[in-house]
Parts: sequence; structure tokens; C-alpha cells
Amino acid sequence: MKLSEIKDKKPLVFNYANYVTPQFVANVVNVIGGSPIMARELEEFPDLVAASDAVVINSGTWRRSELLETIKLAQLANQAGKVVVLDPVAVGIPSRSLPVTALMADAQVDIIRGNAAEIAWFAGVDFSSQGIDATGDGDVRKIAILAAKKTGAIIALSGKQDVISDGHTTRTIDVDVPLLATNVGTGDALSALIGTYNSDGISIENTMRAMATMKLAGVKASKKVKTPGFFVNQLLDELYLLSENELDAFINGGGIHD
Ligand SMILES: Nc1ncnc2c1ncn2[C@@H]1O[C@H](COP(=O)(O)OP(=O)(O)O)[C@@H](O)[C@H]1O
Ligand SMILES: Cc1ncsc1CCOP(=O)(O)O
Ligand SMILES: [Mg+2]
Repeated sequence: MKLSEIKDKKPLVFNYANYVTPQFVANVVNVIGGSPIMARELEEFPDLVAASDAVVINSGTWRRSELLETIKLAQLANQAGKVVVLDPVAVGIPSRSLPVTALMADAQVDIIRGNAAEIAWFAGVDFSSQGIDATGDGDVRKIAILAAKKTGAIIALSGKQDVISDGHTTRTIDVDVPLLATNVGTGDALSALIGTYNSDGISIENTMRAMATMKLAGVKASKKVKTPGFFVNQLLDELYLLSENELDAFINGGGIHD
């Protein structure tokens, strides 16, 4: 979906959010033109999935008791033909791998958005991490392609270099914006943006537009402010102000490669 269509259609994005960053995630969806809703009550899922245009599942603060409910949520979304995005926060920690494995076995995840260490876990590749952060180095393009082939999902690997791959087609966005990594929740919000952009159809192109949106807003914000507190507010403003033309120019302007 294009940015202008998001603003016209205001897709409803159902976020099964973690309890750390829901306010930021909701605001990012809102300022880009979508419509966020958060919920965790099983009895509400059928109604909410029916009304939603995308479902974004963040496993950042799952309790075991919520796992079956989340699987049910993903299955409802699958049955209704709604895109399912998974944000597998710190999935490489063994006790966190188990519920993600269960979800992937029992429901279809269309798009996985994670940092390099999280995506490396799906690829079966070692990659250093500390808690929610990727700290290592590696061939992120290769990791994304491998993870896409192993999972059958579109992979959106984020970091200094963003990589989007379905295992056959791969795009990279190579732009360094260190301040983007200072705000806890940018990754979660990016996953929600990916749900928003893919709400009328799942594609590499839509996923790439979502990743480019966050990166470009980060580039613009970091030209105006230099510290994390101001940056996060400026980032929201830049997302709010971003135009389709600017986004197209960024995408066509050399920062994005096949
Ligand atoms: N060093 C960096 N340079 C440029 N962009 C970055 C950098 N680190 C993260 N980002 C951007 O920050 C956003 C969140 O990604 P990331 O930090 O990888 O997710 P998470 O918060 O889940 O670990 C993405 O838009 C990504 O492109
Ligand atoms: C700190 C923390 N702990 C569990 S989820 C979470 C937030 C992760 O946010 P992000 O991956 O977007 O940085
Ligand atoms: Mg994350």
C-alpha cells in the first residue's frame, strides 16, 4: 500500500503488543495515517480480527499462559486472510525460542521483522546479541535469505543495513542512522508499520516501503536533533510530515539496492 492510500483508507492495525512500548507503537501507526488498536483478551479476538486490516504479534513480554491465545489470534487472522507480522523480540534466548517455535508450527506467519540476531535465529546462524539488541557482525543479506527460505515468510531484517527478502528477491537499504537504535520501541513500531503497509496485500515492495519510511524519517530527524529524547519526538513529527514524493525519491535515489 502506498503512503497516500494509508492516509485515505486508514487501515486498522491490531497489535498484540509487548507491555514496554505500546504507546509509541500506537503513535507511529497513527501519525503515518493508520489506525492502531491494542488488545490481549481472547474473547475479543474474533471481532477485532474481523474488523482489522493487519495483525502484528510482538512476543517481547509473552507469558506462557498467553501463548495459546496468541496462536488462536494468528489462526483467526489466517482464516480471515489478514496479514500476520511477527516481531520475535530476543527470540535467541532459549526459553523465548520455545513459544515462537510453537506459534510458527501452528499458524502461518507472513512476515517476520527482527534485528540481525533475531533473524539469525530463524536462519540457524550464530549472531551475538545482548537481550533485545543485536551486537554482532555478519552477512545480514545472507542471513535474511536463509531465514526466508527456512520459514517461508518475508523477512524484514533491520539495523544499520535493512534487508527485505522472500528468499528469491532481496532488497537492502544501506543508511546509517545511529539515533534510530537509541529509542526502545523503534523496532516494535517498525513491525507495526510493516503490518500497515501490507494491509492490502503482502509483498516485498510494501515491506520495503515500510522499512524505507522509518529509515527516511530517522535520517530527517537526525539532521535536526542530536540527542535521543528530542530524536524520538522529532521522529514522530517526521513520520507525520513525510510525503509520498519524498519517500519515492528516497527509494529511487540510490540508498536501496537489489
Ligand atoms: N545503526 C543503525 N543505523 C541505521 N538505522 C538503524 C541502526 N540501528 C537500527 N536502525 C533502524 O532502527 C529501526 C529499528 O531497528 P532495530 O534497532 O534493528 O530493531 P530492534 O529495536 O527490534 O532491535 C529500523 O528502522 C532500523 O533500520
Ligand atoms: C525492553 C523490552 N523487553 C521486552 S520487549 C522490549 C522492547 C523491545 O523493543 P524494540 O525491540 O523495539 O527495541
Ligand atoms: Mg526488537
